[in-house]
Amino acid sequence: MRALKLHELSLADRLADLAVDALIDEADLSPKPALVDRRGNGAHSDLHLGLMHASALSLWPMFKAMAEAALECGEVGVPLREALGRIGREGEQAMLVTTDGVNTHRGAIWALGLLTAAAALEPRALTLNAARLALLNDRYAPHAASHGALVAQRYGARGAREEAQLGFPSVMQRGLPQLRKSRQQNTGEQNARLDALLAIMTDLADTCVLYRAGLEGLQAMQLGAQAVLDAGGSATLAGRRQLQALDQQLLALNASPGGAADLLAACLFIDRLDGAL
Ligand SMILES: CC(C)(COP(=O)(O)OP(=O)(O)OC[C@H]1O[C@@H](n2cnc3c(N)ncnc32)[C@H](O[C@H]2O[C@H](COP(=O)(O)OP(=O)(O)OP(=O)(O)O)[C@@H](O)[C@H]2O)[C@@H]1O)[C@@H](O)C(=O)NCCC(=O)NCCS
Ligand SMILES: Nc1ncnc2[nH]cnc12
Repeated sequence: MRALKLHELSLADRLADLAVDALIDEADLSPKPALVDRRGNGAHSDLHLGLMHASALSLWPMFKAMAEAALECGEVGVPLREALGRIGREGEQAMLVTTDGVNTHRGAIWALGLLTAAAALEPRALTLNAARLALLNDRYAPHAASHGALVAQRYGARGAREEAQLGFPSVMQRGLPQLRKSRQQNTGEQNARLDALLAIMTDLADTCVLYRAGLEGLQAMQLGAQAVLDAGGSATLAGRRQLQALDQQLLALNASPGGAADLLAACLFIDRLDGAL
């Protein structure tokens, strides 16, 4: 009898799966303050959960292409940085076609793109190589007047670029340790993920929040997230009350922590990488 030939997934396939899974898990996680989740649209009139899912799935070929580019280049350097920039811009176009022009995952393309490429190079040097890639100049990057650039100018805020260049401190020093601590306390996986998101929010200069709601919004996000964790986290009644208050406060300010959401996806990606490769 002929042996059944099993279809083996390549490393690039598996990394793209992990990246998209992380985006879908982030979108589904509920209740997230002022963000799109299973309950609704948060502070967004143009987003909904189905669109977040469709957007995440549209990025699968892009993540695969980024991992393949890393495997082909074999090292951190300008050729890989510029290949990622080109693939990222094409991915962004595919996302905008899928969402009919709505920016769902720009920050995630950046953070998870760098991490996917770095994971293909050497998982043990993940954030170091992602940071080294982020520090390199891409000659072809357009100098667009982005929201991030605008609030960097207005408030001197460090945004998505700097977060990556520093090796994702919000993920490595806040989100990931909190995710694992909450799991150890048997909070349940969804509460542990919510706690990780909140830990990221306690310290992040989220340029989406700054753009929409200024320093008042950023302070409300950071202090409110800390208050949930101080009250015992998402798994406790007191923590849930604080979480509900944070949701209401951010909605009233029209402040959506989209950057923190992207970094939660990065956190889930890194968490899963350990056992997956
Ligand atoms: C180098 C880039 C990261 C560009 O960065 P820059 O800050 O100049 O540009 P932005 O367009 O503002 O994009 C940054 C996105 O990163 C997320 N983010 C925000 N703060 C942080 C932070 N502190 N750390 C990490 N990540 C952060 C955030 O993404 C989420 O929010 C998006 C919606 O945001 P926004 O545009 O403000 O809101 P809109 O809905 O469009 O408008 P309003 O409704 O408010 O009116 C959402 O998509 C989330 O993903 C920031 O948006 C890099 O992005 C870049 O150069 N890209 C070009 C392509 C490329 O070269 N890619 C390389 C691939 S490796
Ligand atoms: N769940 C979410 N809601 C709104 N903006 C986002 N950007 C990334 N994830 C998001």
